[in-house]
Order: sequence, then C-alpha cells, then structure tokens
Amino acid sequence: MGEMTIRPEDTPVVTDQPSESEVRAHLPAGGGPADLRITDSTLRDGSHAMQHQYTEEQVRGVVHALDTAGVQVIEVSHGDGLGGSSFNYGFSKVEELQLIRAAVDEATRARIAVLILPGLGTLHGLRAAHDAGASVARVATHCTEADVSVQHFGAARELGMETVGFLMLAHKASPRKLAEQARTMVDAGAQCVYVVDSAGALVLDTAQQRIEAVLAEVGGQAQVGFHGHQNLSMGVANSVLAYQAGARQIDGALCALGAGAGNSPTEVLAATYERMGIRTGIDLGEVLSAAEDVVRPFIPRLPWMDRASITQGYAGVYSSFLLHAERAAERYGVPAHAILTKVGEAGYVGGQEDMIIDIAIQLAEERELELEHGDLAGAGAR
Ligand SMILES: C[C@H](O)CC(=O)C(=O)O
Ligand SMILES: [Mn+2]
Repeated sequence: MGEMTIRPEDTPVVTDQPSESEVRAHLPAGGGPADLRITDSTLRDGSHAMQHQYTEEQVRGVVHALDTAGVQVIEVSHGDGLGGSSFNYGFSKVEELQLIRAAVDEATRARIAVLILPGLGTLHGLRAAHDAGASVARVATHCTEADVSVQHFGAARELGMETVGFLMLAHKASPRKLAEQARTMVDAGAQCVYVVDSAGALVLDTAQQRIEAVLAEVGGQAQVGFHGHQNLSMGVANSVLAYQAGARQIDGALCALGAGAGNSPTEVLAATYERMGIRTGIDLGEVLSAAEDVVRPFIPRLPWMDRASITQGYAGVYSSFLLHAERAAERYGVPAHAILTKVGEAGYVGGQEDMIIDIAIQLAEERELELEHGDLAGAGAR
C-alpha cells in the first residue's frame, strides 16, 4: 500500500477542518488519491436484501469488480454481522467464513471488513474472521449502548485490526448523546465512529448535526463516518452533507443493495462526489460497470422506496425489519406498512425481530374483531 496506508496500530488524527495532507495521511491506499474513503457494504448490508443467500461466486464477482474500481474497503458478513446466521435473523446459504476467505482471496488492493454486533457475534467469531484475512472490524451497537462494545474494540486492536464503531439507529439519540457514545467507543479503541442511519430517518440537517457533534467530541482522535439508507431517498444527500461536516468515511452499496430501500448507492456516491470535485479514489466507469453488469443481474428485487420502506424512514424503523415484516404480512394477512408503523410506535430496535410476529398477530386479531363487529352491526341493521 502507498502513502495513504492507515496502520491499525495508529490512531488517525483528524481535526475539525483537516488539511488535505492530514486527510490523505489517514486514508488507506486503494485506487487513486482520495479525500474520503468509501466502504462498500453490498456483501454485508446487501445480504439482508439477498435474504442472506449469497454464493461464493457472487462474492468473488463483486469483490473483483469493487477492487478493480479502487474501492478501498469491502464489508463481507451476514447482514446482521458475524454469527447472524440463525433462526431469528435468517440462515445464510454459505457459511460466512467461507465467503470472507473468498473475498480476501479475490481482493488485490481492497481490505475486507467484517461487522460484529456484540452479543450476537462473539470474540471467537472475530478471531476466526481475522484468521480468514479480514483486517477491518466494524463493531455495531444500538446508539445508546456503546458500552457493550468495549471488549470487542480491545480484542480487535489486539489482533491488529483497523477498528470502526457503528452507532445504529442514530436518529433515536440526540447529537449530544451520540457524541458521548462515540467517546466511549473511541476510548475503547475505535479509530472511526459512524453515525448509522439504520432507519433512513435522518433528513439533511439532522444528519449533519450528528456528524458535527461526534466530530467535535472525538475529531482529535478518530475519524467520523456516515452510513445512510434510502427509505426517504436521503442517503446520498445526507452523505454529501456528512462529508461537508467533516465525515471522512462513507458507506455505500452497489445498486443500493441493502436493507429497507437500500443503502446510498456506491456508484451514485462516486459520481456525485466526483461531480463535486471530491476525490474518492474510485474509477467511475469501473464502479458503474460493477453495479450494472455484476450486481444488477443477480438481484432478486431491487431495493426501492415503496410504501413499506418509506414507512420505515418516516416511523424510524430499523431497515432490516423490512423483509421480516413482509413475511409476517403474508403469513397473517395484514399489510407490511401497518406492521412497520406499529413497530415504530413501539420503538423496537435491532434484535427484536421476533416482536414483528407479535405485532402481525395482534393486527390480524384486531382485524378479525372489526370484521365480526361489522357483521354484527350489519345483522343488527337487518
Ligand atoms: C446490523 C445492521 O444491519 C447494521 C446496519 O447496517 C444498520 O444499522 O444500518
Ligand atoms: Mn445499514
């Protein structure tokens, strides 16, 4: 790797307004020179949209295309992170360590990242992913529970991995609270902390204020990142504002392949930043081909802003609940958007997927009662 290599043992130093040389010094090499680093999550967040059915051939194809395009970090894991393959979250078709090994084998420049949710993923799983060649550990917690990540950051740093913190459902915490949680992660060893808009519920200034607050708290010691979802079609716009507010790591997924209405599309991020004169180090033609020719042909259903996913953005619901809600909707004969509205009212967070079934059953019972009342009222009127 060249002059922009980030060494995991280094803590990147970024000030509020980093100079170009400061930014370059803390961004890893990949493609060309870069002002920010895009991490592609097609093979992790996209796993939700693929119902975790990725094949090794698909993983190899995507990694090859992203690596050729100069994308610096490629995330590969079950949609819910290491160890996610389970009854609650959905079983993977292919064991994730096999997919991680294949990704590492295929990449020539890009580094392979894994996501881990403490409690679901274990330290044993993290070590196994590291042994398989993953070199970036992204540790995700609910936005008010950063304290559960401390052990995992310690372990990742001991393994010599680059570390990234993921504060999920970030719309649920105030900028100040988020900054406090980011501090916990950085003190534990995170080299970057992401504002993760898991519900696609942040709209412009609400995204920007959170980036600013986190940067004000940890900017001297760590970078700040942004992970957007398209439920309200704000992923790319929020990512631009995030960059302008000082974020230097931004997530995307090819063809927006991610939970809910999908992630900010990597190819659109690359085109938009290039149009703005912000260097991503990504070759635009190659990344457009990666989306169009490699990913699009195997996608069973393009993520889209339909009634259910827009409801997720509007009601602040975890994007990965979409397919769970759709399955429950079909099983119990109630609309997915009605289930998701109730999930938003209840304030459920990641890990509470089983409650979706409860809500669907409750809605189905209410509907039965309404039908009965309707029949009785009709009978009374006759
Ligand atoms: C486990 C989640 O899918 C992580 C994520 O991408 C998000 O919260 O958004
Ligand atoms: Mn996501």
